[in-house]
Amino acid sequence: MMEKDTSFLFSGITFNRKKFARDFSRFQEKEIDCTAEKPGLIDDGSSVMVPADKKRKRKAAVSDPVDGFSVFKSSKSKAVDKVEANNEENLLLGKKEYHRQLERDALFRKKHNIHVSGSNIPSPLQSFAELKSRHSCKSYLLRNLAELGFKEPTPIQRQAIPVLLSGRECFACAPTGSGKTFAFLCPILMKLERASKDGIRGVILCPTRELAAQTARECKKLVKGKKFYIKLMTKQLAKSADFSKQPCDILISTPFRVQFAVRKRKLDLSKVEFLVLDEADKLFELGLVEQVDAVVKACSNPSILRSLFSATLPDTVEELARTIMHDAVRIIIGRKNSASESIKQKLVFVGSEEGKLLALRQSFSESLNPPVLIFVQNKERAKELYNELRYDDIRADVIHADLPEVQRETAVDNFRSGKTWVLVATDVIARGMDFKGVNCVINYDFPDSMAAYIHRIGRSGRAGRSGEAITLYTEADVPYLRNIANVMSASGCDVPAWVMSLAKKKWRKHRPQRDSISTKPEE
Ligand SMILES: Nc1ncnc2c1ncn2[C@@H]1O[C@H](COP(=O)(O)OP(=O)(O)OP(=O)(O)O)[C@@H](O)[C@H]1O
Repeated sequence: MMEKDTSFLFSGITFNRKKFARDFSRFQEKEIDCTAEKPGLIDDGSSVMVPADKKRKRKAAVSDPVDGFSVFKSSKSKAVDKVEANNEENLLLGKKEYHRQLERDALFRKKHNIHVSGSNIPSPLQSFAELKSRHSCKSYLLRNLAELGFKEPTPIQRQAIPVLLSGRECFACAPTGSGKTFAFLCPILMKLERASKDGIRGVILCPTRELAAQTARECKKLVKGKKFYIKLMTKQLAKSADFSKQPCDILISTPFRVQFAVRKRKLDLSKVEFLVLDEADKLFELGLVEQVDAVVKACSNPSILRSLFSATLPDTVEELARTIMHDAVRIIIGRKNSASESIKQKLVFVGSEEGKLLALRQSFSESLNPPVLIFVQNKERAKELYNELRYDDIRADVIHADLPEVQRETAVDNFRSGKTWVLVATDVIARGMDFKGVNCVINYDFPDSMAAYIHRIGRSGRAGRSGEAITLYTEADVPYLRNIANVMSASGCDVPAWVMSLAKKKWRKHRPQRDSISTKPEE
């Protein structure tokens, strides 16, 4: 007799349920799973009594999944199809809108002379209001902007600000006096949001102390009413301050002083999130590049955002920049390495060194329209020319690298405030300095490079104002005239035809030996 609960197949086999309880339970689970997955296999002709409605339900339950599956499948597939169709439509619309936006951006950039290269470049700013609507700019910054009288972003600000805010690195070339300073300060301030005591988060490197001081001053104007720690690295700070003990959000300095403090282990730059190299091509020149390199290395935060700004960006600097930057956006306003179009540029032949002083005095006696900035080749010549002019009836002063820091500061302040009418200078203030309303720049000595020419004359004609630049030249300078003539004609100034027909000469630090400026016998 067959045991009641054993099938024919298992006859003669005694299954030890106790011993194989675990396996058995697994087997049971599997069985249940199987039926659940394959409901069609359930035998509905069971002899177990099932009430009619339950039977129906059961039938339904049995068939439901099958039907349900197909029904669900068909209804799901319709829904899925619809969603997919919608997605496709949206994608298409999205793509169309995306392309429309690209077209709008391209037109807008064309209108503002903005040239960009790189992938996925954020749209340029239409207005400062977009800083709030698109980028949630805090109201203190907008208030300070309005107080400074900034109504519309300049072209470099329109493009560089959204690029940096989107977390992209960039190198930018825009004319002198076109608002590059705010283009890099604004995104840093917006990203930092509030002051912190967790270490330095932004570093701005400038080639000279004067420019660093000016940038710090501009930055402080922008954070007015907000507690941010903006520090200008002075000689004293570099020597003695322990930055781990004092809060500093943004540090503005020459590379030399930062490098010095880092070496003295007084400065930890490992948390820096933003590094700006202002006047980048100057910073990459021999003598400075080693210090910049040390600072770049000390800023070891892997997510650091670096940016380079200048009015002149030679290809060699771009190449170098690319080696330290990741997926950077290149922004050029107008033509690369060109002078500001609001400056009227002139070339004046003076024959000899003697002729220069005569021409200068004559022009001052006919019409002196201060403030006037005069550039000479080196500090000795700056001293000589100043000594000639100081007894003339004009308020003149001088600035060069031999002067102590305080005297340099005073010279800049007096010129800024109008106390000084004529400032004799070396190239130490040729870059970045923003003296509002300089009416005329005189290149007493021919500049030693195209970049020097563009930056020197760029001290006038700033922020849309008009200005004048006069370049005196002697026989010794004639071979290099054509280079300046090219810059002049590119920015719409008249150049005599004979100058344009001169051969181009490679311009490498043209600093000829010149006769002394002094007319007084040596003591
Ligand atoms: N959006 C703006 N509207 C009006 N004025 C502005 C605006 N942005 C900046 N300025 C002003 O323009 C002047 C020149 O700006 P800035 O010094 O930043 O020029 P820059 O491009 O850095 O020049 P450089 O190449 O000589 O360093 C400053 O006086 C600044 O206050």
